[in-house]
Amino acid sequence: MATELAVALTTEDDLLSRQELRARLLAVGEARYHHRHPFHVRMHQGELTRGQLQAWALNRYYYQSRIPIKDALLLAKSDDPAFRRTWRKRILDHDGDQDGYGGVEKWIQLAEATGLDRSSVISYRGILPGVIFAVDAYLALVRDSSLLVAVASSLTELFSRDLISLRMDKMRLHYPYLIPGLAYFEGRLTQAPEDAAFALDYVSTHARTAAEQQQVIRALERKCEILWAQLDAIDYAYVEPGYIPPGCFVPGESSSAASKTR
Ligand SMILES: O=C(O)c1cc(C(=O)O)c2c(n1)C(=O)C(=O)c1cc(C(=O)O)[nH]c1-2
Repeated sequence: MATELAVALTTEDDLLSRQELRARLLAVGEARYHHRHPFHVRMHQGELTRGQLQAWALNRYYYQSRIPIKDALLLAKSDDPAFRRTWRKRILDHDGDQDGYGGVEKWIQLAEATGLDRSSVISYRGILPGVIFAVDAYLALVRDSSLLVAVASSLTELFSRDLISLRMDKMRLHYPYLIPGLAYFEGRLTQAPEDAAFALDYVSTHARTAAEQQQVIRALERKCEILWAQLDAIDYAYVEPGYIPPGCFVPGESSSAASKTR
């Protein structure tokens, strides 16, 4: 029987094989990952202004900056040195092993390519409340859950490579001024699949009961909701209807952004 059909016939009480669990997780991503979000669709169609891309880069900086903190919370849950050795690579990927290197720094360079000042990005000023709540919910999920659920919540990375690869193509095509800032995404093309493969193997091995497998699936759904909610907040403030909450970033108001806003 084809795996998809077998999966369709299982219930929440059934213990899934590794292949069935994988198929379930892939189905969650296909249906719920943020590649389907209208803001990303607009981005890929070349419909976003420079100001909207600035708002996206500024707000996503909050997510990027929290990822190594999230991974440190997760590391602290494991008493297995081999696990910690593998997982700590993620913190290095984002923080670098010295000042001026790493993914967080590269994200700042992407934000600069949109025309934002480094100082305004790293100040965390002007981030949307919806983005703060969503990102903080990711940290809370990892902090307050089992190691299994925390690892499972990173499984959106199973889907990020394809999205990032498409995004890079579309940015080169529609927003060539971003090309100097694409190094962040270049790095993720290899890091994300490696990280996702490890996390998938971990949850497949450690979710030993049907209930634990359901927790893994639910964690991935929850993470998809967290990513979606960030883009909802950005879309609402900067695209439709365009209500920017008080105190949040206004395109064109920052000194270097003003001259470059389309
Ligand atoms: O640009 C994206 O669409 C995207 C998505 C995701 C993701 O799926 O969670 C991550 C990233 N980027 C990313 O850059 C990143 O470092 C990252 C870490 C994690 C995680 O959950 O540990 N997800 C993601």
